Amino acid sequence: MDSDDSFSNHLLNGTVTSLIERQNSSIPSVIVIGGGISGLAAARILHDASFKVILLESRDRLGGRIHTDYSFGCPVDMGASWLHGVCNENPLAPLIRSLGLTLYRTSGDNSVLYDHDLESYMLFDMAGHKVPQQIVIEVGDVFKRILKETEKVRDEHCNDMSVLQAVSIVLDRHPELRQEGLAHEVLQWYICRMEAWFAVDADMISLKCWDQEHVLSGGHGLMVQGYGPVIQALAKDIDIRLNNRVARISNGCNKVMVTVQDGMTFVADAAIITVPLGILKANLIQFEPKLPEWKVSAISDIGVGSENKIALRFDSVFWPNVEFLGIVAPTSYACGYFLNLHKATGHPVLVYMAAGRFAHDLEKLSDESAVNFVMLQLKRMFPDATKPVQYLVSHWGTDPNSLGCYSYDPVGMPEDLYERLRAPLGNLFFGGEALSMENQGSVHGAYSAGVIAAENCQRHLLQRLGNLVKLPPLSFRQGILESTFPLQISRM
Ligand SMILES: Cc1cc2nc3c(=O)[nH]c(=O)nc-3n(C[C@H](O)[C@H](O)[C@H](O)COP(=O)(O)OP(=O)(O)OC[C@H]3O[C@@H](n4cnc5c(N)ncnc54)[C@H](O)[C@@H]3O)c2cc1C
Repeated sequence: MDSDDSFSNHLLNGTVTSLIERQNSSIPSVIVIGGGISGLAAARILHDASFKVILLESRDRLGGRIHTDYSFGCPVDMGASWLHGVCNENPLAPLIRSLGLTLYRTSGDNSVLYDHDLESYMLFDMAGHKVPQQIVIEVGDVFKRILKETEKVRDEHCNDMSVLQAVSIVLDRHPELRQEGLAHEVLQWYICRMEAWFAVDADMISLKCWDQEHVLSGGHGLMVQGYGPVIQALAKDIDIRLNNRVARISNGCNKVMVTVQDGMTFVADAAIITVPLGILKANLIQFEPKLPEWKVSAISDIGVGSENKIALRFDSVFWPNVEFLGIVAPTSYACGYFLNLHKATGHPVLVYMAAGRFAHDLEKLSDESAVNFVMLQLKRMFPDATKPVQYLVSHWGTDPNSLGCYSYDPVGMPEDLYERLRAPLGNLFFGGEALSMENQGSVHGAYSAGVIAAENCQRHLLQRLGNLVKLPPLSFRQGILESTFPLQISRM
């Protein structure tokens, strides 16, 4: 991948800075930090505009919170797996189309609560008894009514509060909406599903913000071949340095100096930072000069949630042919669900998904204990369940390259938060999913944030270095945009 050796030679370290300037004065250079979809999108734009680009990635792989694992002999996404918004307006649609990737639509609904159709769910209680579908549908309607009532609570209060607090106010006002016994457990399961979207518990979801997201049309589609091919395509021909953990960024004198953990320094006209918010919150990168207080407070004010997956491969399929198997329980914390990859991909794989505090607590267990816990649940539902032949467990919360799964709007979020997060600092630009106010926590949001950061950086450099000879743009992205293939969708 280290293809453009001329740039490598010129940007090796501070000692050759003057050489770079003499030899390449007409070509702006940019360092992109982070090789997730946001960083790759930014690098792609600048590379295609004939800028000198180098991408520094701390892991030994690209993709960040997109991670398609192939060790089961089939693609399994341990990070993002859905395209939220299966439509041509999705900024990723042209690339997915041109790669001929297939989407399996789990829901045609555009709401954040129903990314999976209820028809393809089978719910069980903790003892393994099947929940009648009628109860699932009825409680679903009650849940919608409760949420509708929370809008009134929102209108009555100037200050923000959590969704859970609002739900409890609604239930005090409308005792008829309270659910008992199994119906209560199903209501908890709906709350668990809502928590999964935001990756935090309902007592931390902002009433003011939860339904303000601009969800694209077309519903929600699983990437049948995984997200991996998208990452590979974006990375083509870019000078990428894996295993380069950025430790320090110095910004001054119209140059940015980026130092990686082993001490090597890279110098360029500008840099785009796309590392996860968890990394910035934990101060794992030192900034010189220090980040201003307004930026630091924006980073600390936005929330980062937890989500983890446990993927299990079996010899054969012992579960029914539905997309989801859910477990209802007296609290949303104890509810859970499995995605049946067999239905979408034909491979005998179940993926258990946990979010919020439960996902956080799962990371305290060994992988083996986490799998045993999940298998206990499966055994209750299906006493004949066999042992998995292989398993994978994610640790997004403790992984030092992510420190969380994705961002969410916390209760009482300041209104100018996104503006402050996005604002550049001289030659430093910011990307990453957390900056996408309309589609935070999503792959397409992260992609767009990278594109915007690159375009702003490009404009800034072209203005600053006004006498540039702009080289003709390369054709990669144009080819994609012009592609006329339709999106390939199964289960319409
Ligand atoms: C379990 C899970 C499920 C998800 N499901 C979905 C889904 O179904 N659909 C959807 O749209 N979205 C989903 N998401 C969210 C989506 O994955 C993210 O929003 C998106 O991938 C973030 O991309 P990014 O480029 O902003 O960040 P990242 O992908 O995290 O990229 C940042 C990169 O920076 C690197 N890095 C960190 N520190 C340093 C350093 N010091 N120096 C250099 N590099 C560094 C990291 O290794 C990483 O590669 C999910 C996320 C998770 C965790």
